[in-house]
Order: sequence, then structure tokens, then C-alpha cells
Amino acid sequence: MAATMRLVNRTTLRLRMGQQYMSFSSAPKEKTTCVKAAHALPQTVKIVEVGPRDGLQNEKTVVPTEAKINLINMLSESGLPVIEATSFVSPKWVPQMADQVEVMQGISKKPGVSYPVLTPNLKGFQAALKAGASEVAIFGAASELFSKKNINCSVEESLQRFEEVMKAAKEAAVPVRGYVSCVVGCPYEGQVAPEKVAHVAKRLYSMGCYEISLGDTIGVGTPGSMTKMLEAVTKEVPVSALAVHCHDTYGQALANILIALQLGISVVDSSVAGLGGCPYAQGASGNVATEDVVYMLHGLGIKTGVDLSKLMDAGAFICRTINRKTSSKVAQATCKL
Ligand SMILES: CC(C)(COP(=O)([O-])OP(=O)([O-])OC[C@H]1O[C@@H](n2cnc3c(N)ncnc32)[C@H](O)[C@@H]1OP(=O)([O-])[O-])[C@@H](O)C(=O)NCCC(=O)NCCSC(=O)C[C@@](C)(O)CC(=O)[O-]
Repeated sequence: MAATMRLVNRTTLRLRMGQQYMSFSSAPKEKTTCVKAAHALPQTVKIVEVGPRDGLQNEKTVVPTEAKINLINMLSESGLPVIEATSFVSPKWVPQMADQVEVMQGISKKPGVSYPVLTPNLKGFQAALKAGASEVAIFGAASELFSKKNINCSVEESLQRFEEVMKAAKEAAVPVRGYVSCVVGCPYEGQVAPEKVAHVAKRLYSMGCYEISLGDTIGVGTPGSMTKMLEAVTKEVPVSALAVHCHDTYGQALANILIALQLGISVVDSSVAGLGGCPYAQGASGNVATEDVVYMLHGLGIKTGVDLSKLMDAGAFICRTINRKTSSKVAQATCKL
């Protein structure tokens, strides 16, 4: 037993990223980490459902537009306040999102629900506006190599592009959310320094993003590394303007979300049935399942406004349609597959 424990402690976790293996040695550095300022948990949490975009963008076979529209409509009926619907990116880069206009025009927009879309540049922003989007998200990264692979420019160049989007968005009175990807680890660079994340988050906030979503794109974060990263970011951006976006590759997402809640964050991104992954971060698994987040939050007495049963119906629908097994533990446990 003791020998096994020593072995586990020495184990370097490896995440397969295409042909590369990045190492994330964990335990020793994190032993000294503790949550310094635990806030009272929030009474309500806003869940940002990213399944129709982040969840589906990585599917290899094209998901029929009608199925995407049905999924979004079912999610709207479950009480979710925000549903990221699609992205206005190049169809050459992400073919799965090529039907963005049809999706935006086909969904039944429920009053009170917002349907943001991703826009990497001015071209995407203008197309999104024309298709009826009333909220957009720009997406940067804390890692140079990921930025290059994902949006074909450096971090600084991306921030300059985003300034153009922000200017146009201000003129059109469109709210803009900002993402920072790779907030604890990058598939190409390994560990990412919390200061880099804080720098990009601050820039996005300063240019006018009303909310900054911190993405553990490849799901390597632990409560230790999340705490360090969040402590750095909260020095630069008010906690009320932060969200967390956790992928669940190493099964740490719920623990990481709980850490974020304890630090005062009350906006959580998640994906129904735990679908997803980023096309430019091969090997990373989907987002934390929305069903599991809702179950945990309700168990903590935190209000979300989400009807778990209707949410699970939406998860079951999309899993049947794309012939995938749900990653939601709650759906598995209740046999809503
Ligand atoms: C940003 C670009 C376009 C740069 O790509 P580029 O090739 O450098 O762009 P370009 O300006 O040189 O233009 C090349 C072609 O793309 C067109 N183009 C240019 N812009 C657009 C646009 N907006 N919509 C449609 N078409 C566009 C443009 O018109 C031209 O067309 P062509 O003349 O060759 O026919 C490209 O790299 C791209 O689309 N990348 C998107 C990648 C992506 O969507 N990744 C997944 C989302 S990020 C993510 O998942 C992480 C996140 C947010 O979830 C958080 C987390 O988990 O951490």
C-alpha cells in the first residue's frame, strides 16, 4: 500500500496531445496551496451552457442543423439563462459551425434567455450581427502557441483584433464576453503562468468585456493550480466579472468549480452531456456536464433556475442524435441516457 502511494505521488500525469505528450507533474508543488479567502458560497449561480457550440464544434461528422436547433430549443425550455449557440468562425477552420446563420435564424429565442456566439474578428462580428445575434464572445488565450494554432495570430495580435470587435460592438450596443483559454495548461506549451492569464484577462476586461470566462481548455487544472490562477486573476479583474470554464479530462472539473465558488465566482460554463473539446487541443475531453454542475449546485442549496429533468431530456436527445454516450454521471446514474 505504502509503495503504491509513493508510486502515485511520483507519477507524472501525461495527456496525449496528437503526437505530443505534455507532462503535468502535480502533487509536490501543490502541497503548499490553500484557499486563502474562502467566501460564503453564492446563493445563485448563472450557468452558461456551451454545448451547442463548444460541445458540438469538435464532432467529426456533421451534426444536422435541425438537430442543433432542436437541442438549443430544448435547452431554452430547461431554464438555462445563457446558451452559446454557435460561432462565426471560418468554416475552413471549423466545418461543424458552417451552418451558423441557419442555426441563429432557426432557433426559437425565449425571452430572458441570451444566445451569444463566438466572433474571432470583425468579419465574424458583422456576420453575427446580420444573422440576428445580440451578444457575442471574443476568445483569446494565455498561451502563444495555442493562440497561433487556434486563431492564427499571436496573443498581442488577437487583442488588437478584439479591440476592433469591441469598437463595433459598442457602436451596435452589443454586449461582449471574453474568453481566456489555457488558463492552467496548454497542449503545446505545458504549464501556463497565472500572471499571463491575469494579463490577458485584465486586457479583455479593460477593453470592455462585461465578463471574462477562464478556460481550462484541456482539463488539466486541479484545485491547487486553479487556486493559484484565480488568486492572480482576481488581483486584476473583479471577481463579479469572472466565470470558469472547466473541461473534465482529468475528472477535476467539479472540484475546480467548487474552488471558484469559494473564491466568490458565481458564473459557470458547462456543456450538456459533457460534450465537446476544442479542435485545436486534440485529446482534451469535453466540458464538465451541465447536469452534474446543476446537481452539485442544487445539492449545495444554490439556485440555478434550471429544471434538471428537462436538461437531461436535452442531453439524452443530443446523445441519441449523434450516437454518443453521455459523459454526465448524473444522467448515467439516473439512466436518462
Ligand atoms: C480567426 C480565423 C478566421 C483566422 O484565420 P486566417 O486563415 O488567419 O484568416 P484570414 O483573415 O487570413 O482569412 C482566411 C479566410 O477565412 C475567411 N474568414 C476570416 N474570418 C472569418 C470569419 N470570422 N468567418 C468566416 N470566414 C472568415 C476569410 O474571408 C478568408 O476566406 P478565403 O478568402 O480564404 O475564402 C481562424 O483561425 C478561425 O476561424 N479560427 C477559429 C477557431 C475556433 O473556432 N476554435 C474553437 C473555438 S475556441 C475554444 O474552443 C476555446 C473556448 C472558447 O471554448 C474556451 C476554452 O475551452 O478554453
